[in-house]
Amino acid sequence: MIGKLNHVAIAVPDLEAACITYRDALGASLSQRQELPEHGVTVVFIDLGNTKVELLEPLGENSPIAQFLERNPTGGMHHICYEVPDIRSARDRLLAEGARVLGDGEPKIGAHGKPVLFLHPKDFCGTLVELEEV
Ligand SMILES: CC[C@@H](C(=O)O)C(=O)SCCNC(=O)CCNC(=O)[C@H](O)C(C)(C)COP(=O)(O)OP(=O)(O)OC[C@H]1O[C@@H](n2cnc3c(N)ncnc32)[C@H](O)[C@@H]1OP(=O)(O)O
Ligand SMILES: [Co+2]
Repeated sequence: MIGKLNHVAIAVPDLEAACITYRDALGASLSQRQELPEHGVTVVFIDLGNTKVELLEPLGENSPIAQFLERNPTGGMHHICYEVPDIRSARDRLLAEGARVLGDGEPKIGAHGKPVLFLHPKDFCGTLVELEEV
């Protein structure tokens, strides 16, 4: 079912500071900032050629990453995103196997304009998994 690694996401308290670290200390080239109120985050992507890093900070009052940052005040690895060819059939198979799909189970459009879903971290080795239909 899962294909390529689309991105690894790092939640940060200060996106500007994280961008400076990645640009100046690691020589990364950064995308423009993208505010995604429907996801409750602002993101910047770093294209690594074979995959991407997604830097994200909370946006708005009810960001889904706010509590994560309370637990990890300097930031941390937040989720991993795998590509799938058909997100609804992947979802249905996962639900049939008893996995928890977060939210209302309907894919949302993610930062790349593609449908995404999230799977509960407790069902996947303590790791928040995002699926993106590519
Ligand atoms: C930019 C758009 C898109 C893209 O295109 O790439 C995105 O990536 S949007 C990214 C932000 N959106 C999301 O993360 C949506 C899915 N996430 C959620 O719904 C929530 O984060 C969550 C997974 C339900 C957790 O929310 P939280 O408020 O932290 O809930 P709890 O405190 O109840 O946590 C339950 C349990 O899970 C542990 N946890 C939480 N987050 C993570 C994590 N990122 N990785 C691993 N484990 C996590 C948390 O510690 C709790 O565990 P226990 O304390 O042991 O109960
Ligand atoms: Co993501």
